[in-house]
Amino acid sequence: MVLVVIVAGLGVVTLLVILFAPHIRKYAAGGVCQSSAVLDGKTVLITGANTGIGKETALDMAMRGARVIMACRDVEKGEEAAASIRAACSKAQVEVRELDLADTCSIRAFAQQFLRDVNQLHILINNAGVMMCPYTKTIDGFEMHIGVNHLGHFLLTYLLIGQLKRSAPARIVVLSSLAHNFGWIRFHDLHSQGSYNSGLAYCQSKLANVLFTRELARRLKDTNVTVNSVHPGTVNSDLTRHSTLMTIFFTVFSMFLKTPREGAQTSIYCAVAEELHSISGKHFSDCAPAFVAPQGRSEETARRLWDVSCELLGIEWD
Ligand SMILES: NC(=O)c1ccc[n+]([C@@H]2O[C@H](COP(=O)([O-])OP(=O)(O)OC[C@H]3O[C@@H](n4cnc5c(N)ncnc54)[C@H](OP(=O)(O)O)[C@@H]3O)[C@@H](O)[C@H]2O)c1
Repeated sequence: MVLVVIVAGLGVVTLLVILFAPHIRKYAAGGVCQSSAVLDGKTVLITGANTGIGKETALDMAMRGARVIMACRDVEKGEEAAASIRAACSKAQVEVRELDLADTCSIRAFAQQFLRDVNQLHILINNAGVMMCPYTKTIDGFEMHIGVNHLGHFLLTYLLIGQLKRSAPARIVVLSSLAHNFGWIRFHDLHSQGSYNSGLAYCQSKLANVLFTRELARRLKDTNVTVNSVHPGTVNSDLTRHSTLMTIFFTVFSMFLKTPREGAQTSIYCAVAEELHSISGKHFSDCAPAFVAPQGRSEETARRLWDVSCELLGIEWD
């Protein structure tokens, strides 16, 4: 009897999903960037551009005419992605450069070479990220989530900020997440040495992205360089690779998730939409302003995180 009820229930659910599939897909896809902005003569730098949201963002920027620099930790994977972008868009000006955000020497070497070879930078998209890794540390001894998702991009932005200011109007887009709502900054144990939970470590790093965006926007006032953070939606990408449970969940519910192309829309919107030209320090999702958790709005936490980040990276950034 129980088995019959379960089978019948599953049948009804399957039927409903099939019937409503087009509506589910339309809802899951979220907002679309409507801007037809052309980026001829502009330079865009995207971290983690070899796959997922970063790759789709790179394709869109290339189609708009920008010179796109794809900063990837695995150059071979980056070249494969660049080749597929060139195949999709014959006029694409894309190039791959090596950047490992888990290694401050790599970040410094990347920035040094970039500043030597590239005269201008109009759009920086801090896209790369890791989620729910087992406990590991970066080369410099930072916990991997806070190290790659926050500190790596903090250092990269610091090294390139002069170039962005000289190229203004310029924009910075920071990939955060809805997950910032569930995070808090554990100043007493930023690197989770006392206790480690991979989910919370991810949430902490995504909250750090929001706080960094707000504090940087405050410091960039009157420079014509803006910075906004993004929740791309729940996107079926490689991000879940470290968690079997999340991979199963994402596979089973893939119909309810965004494709990477759909997930790239809010990054693209923040990078090019004309109406955002003077908007800074805000958080967006589905190409619209999004809710920021109270802990993401604390100016005191943002300033403290800024100081701690500078100290950890051995830099002075006023
Ligand atoms: N997918 C979602 O549902 C979702 C939701 C909210 C926020 N986000 C955010 O969106 C961003 C993009 O995620 P995605 O879904 O496109 O994930 P993805 O497909 O896994 O792409 C992540 C990218 O980051 C790169 N990366 C990881 N560690 C790096 C390092 N140490 N140095 C340089 N690059 C590194 C990866 O390179 P490899 O390929 O070499 O590993 C890859 O190119 C992330 O910041 C993520 O937190 C995603």
